[in-house]
Amino acid sequence: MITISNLTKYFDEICAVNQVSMEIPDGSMFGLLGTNGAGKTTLLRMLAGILEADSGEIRIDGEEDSFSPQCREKIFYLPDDPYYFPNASIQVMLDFYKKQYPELEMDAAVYMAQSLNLDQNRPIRTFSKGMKRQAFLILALCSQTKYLFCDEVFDGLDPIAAEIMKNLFRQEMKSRDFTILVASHKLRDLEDICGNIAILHKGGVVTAGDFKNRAEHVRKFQCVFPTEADLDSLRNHPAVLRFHEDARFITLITGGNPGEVRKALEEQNPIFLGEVPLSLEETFIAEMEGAGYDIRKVLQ
Ligand SMILES: Nc1ncnc2c1ncn2[C@@H]1O[C@H](COP(=O)(O)OP(=O)(O)OP(=O)(O)O)[C@@H](O)[C@H]1O
Repeated sequence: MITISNLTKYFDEICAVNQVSMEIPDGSMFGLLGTNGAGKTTLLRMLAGILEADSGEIRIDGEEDSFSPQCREKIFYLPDDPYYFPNASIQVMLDFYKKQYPELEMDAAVYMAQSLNLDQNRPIRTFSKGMKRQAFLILALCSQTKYLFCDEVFDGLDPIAAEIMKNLFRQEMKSRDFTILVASHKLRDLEDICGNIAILHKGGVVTAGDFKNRAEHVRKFQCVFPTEADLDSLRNHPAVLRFHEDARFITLITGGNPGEVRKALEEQNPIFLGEVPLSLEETFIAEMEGAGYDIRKVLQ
C-alpha cells in the first residue's frame, strides 16, 4: 500500500503539489485526474523516487525511504515521453530492463508485442507515437513490478489499442499483486478502468474516492410540473445538486437518498417524471459543482 501524507513540492515560487494526502490500496487501479499543470507528473515523480519532496511523507509498503533500492525495484515509472537508447528496439530495452527488474517476463513481452503487431527488433525511434506507447506499456507490464505509475497512459493509442491495453492491465491485476496509478487529464481514459479517482487542481486534491460507488446515489430526473407547483422548494431542496429549467421541462441532478428525492418530486404532482442514467462524467460534475468548484476550470 502507498500512503502519502501532506506531500508538498515547490519549483521556486510555484507550488506544484500542495499538502497532498491519500492512500493507494494494494491491487487497485487508481486514477489521478487533473488539467495541465495540476501537479500529476510532479506527484508521480516524487512517488517514483525521482524527485525529492520539500515536505511531507511517502510510505511504500510501510518503507519510509521511497528512494531506497527496495522501493525502486518495486516500481516501474512510465513517463509520458519515456527514454530509450538511440536505435534501441523493444528487444534491446527488454534486455536492459531485465537487469533492473530480474523478474521481467521475456516470453510474455514477446507474445504481447506480436499480438499488437509490433516488431520487437525494429528501432523504437521508427515507431509512431501510439506504437511507442504500446511498446513501453508492454515493457512496463512485463517487468513484473508491484507498482506501475503511468503518465497519460493511453495518449496516442487508437481505440482498439487502448481497449487491448485496458484488458492487459485487467489481466495483470487478476493474475498477481499489482497496483497501477494512472495520471490523465481525460476522465474518459480513466472512467472504465479506475475504481478510485483523485482529482488534482492547482497542486491540491479536490476530491477523491470510489466514484462508481458514489454514482449509485446520484440520480438524474427529468420532469414536467403543473404551473402551480412549488418549484422553489425543489430548487432549494438539500439533495438537489443541479436544477435546470428549460421552459416547463426540468432536469434535476440529485444526491442523498433517492427515495426521499422522488417523494419530494411526487409531492409537486408532476405531469411527467422520469429517471435517466447518469454518466460518471455527470456524477463528477454534479459533485464538484455541489462542492462549489467551477468544473470547467478543474476538468477539461
Ligand atoms: N522542473 C520544473 N521547474 C519549474 N516548474 C515546474 C517543473 N515541473 C513542473 N513545474 C510546474 O509545476 C506545476 C505542476 O506541473 P506538472 O507537470 O506536475 O503538472 P501536470 O498535472 O502533470 O500537467 P500536464 O497534464 O500538463 O502534464 C506546473 O505549474 C509546472 O509549470
